[in-house]
Amino acid sequence: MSGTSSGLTPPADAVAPVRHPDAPAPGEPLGAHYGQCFGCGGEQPHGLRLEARAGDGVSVTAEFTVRPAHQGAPGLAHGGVLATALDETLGSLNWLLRTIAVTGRLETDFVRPVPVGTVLYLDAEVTAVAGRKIYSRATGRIGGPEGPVAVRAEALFIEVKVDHFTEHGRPQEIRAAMDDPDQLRRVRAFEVNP
Ligand SMILES: CCCCCCCCCCCCCCCC(=O)SCCNC(=O)CCNC(=O)[C@H](O)C(C)(C)COP(=O)(O)OP(=O)(O)OC[C@H]1O[C@@H](n2cnc3c(N)ncnc32)[C@H](O)[C@@H]1OP(=O)(O)O
Repeated sequence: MSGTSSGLTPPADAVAPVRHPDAPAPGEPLGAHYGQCFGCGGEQPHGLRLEARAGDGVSVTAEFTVRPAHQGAPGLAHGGVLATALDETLGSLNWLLRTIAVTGRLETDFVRPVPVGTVLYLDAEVTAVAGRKIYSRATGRIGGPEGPVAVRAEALFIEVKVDHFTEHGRPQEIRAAMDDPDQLRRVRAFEVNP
């Protein structure tokens, strides 16, 4: 049984998403948005280290290898970790819109158990945009990019300003991010090209 709750249905005035002209080309890796990100960063020992690539239009593909640190039941991925993989993949779509956005709502279907050692092949696309609201969906398959569906999600992301992070984030991490020239370059790219 699966369905979409009303908060995930685009309003009548929603429009099709527009890929930003400076978005990475299809096939190009997106890279981590933050080294300490549990979803995509390379500096988190037990993080997912999810690697996303730009697709056509406003879509991405990504891969995540389930490691022993990601277990819930013996030998199986934790559902929350799989939801994180979906959330991270959906979040990476915002690079193609050149919009800073955070997850407001994430609705997940767990269809098949995902064993440790499995590569989860994810794909995601933005389906509609209405003002600050970005509607998207993602699918995770096992056994190959065309394999059976293991998880899927629909999401609503809400566009925010950089202030969202600087006002709410713990000061020591914000300071470190502000001192990192790469981090600042990425954020400025969003601010200059909204
Ligand atoms: C130096 C620093 C560098 C930083 C560099 C950062 C780089 C880029 C990092 C990106 C990172 C991504 C990582 C992966 C994705 C996450 O994991 S993000 C983390 C998880 N998400 C959060 O923490 C968000 C927490 N929630 C919030 O902060 C606030 O609720 C939000 C989402 C910003 C919305 O608050 P708001 O701005 O006051 O907006 P609000 O008026 O409430 O809602 C706007 C509209 O959305 C609708 N809405 C809001 N929430 C919902 C909901 N849950 N369901 C349905 N509708 C909703 C409202 O009904 C409203 O609709 P309209 O009335 O316009 O039709």
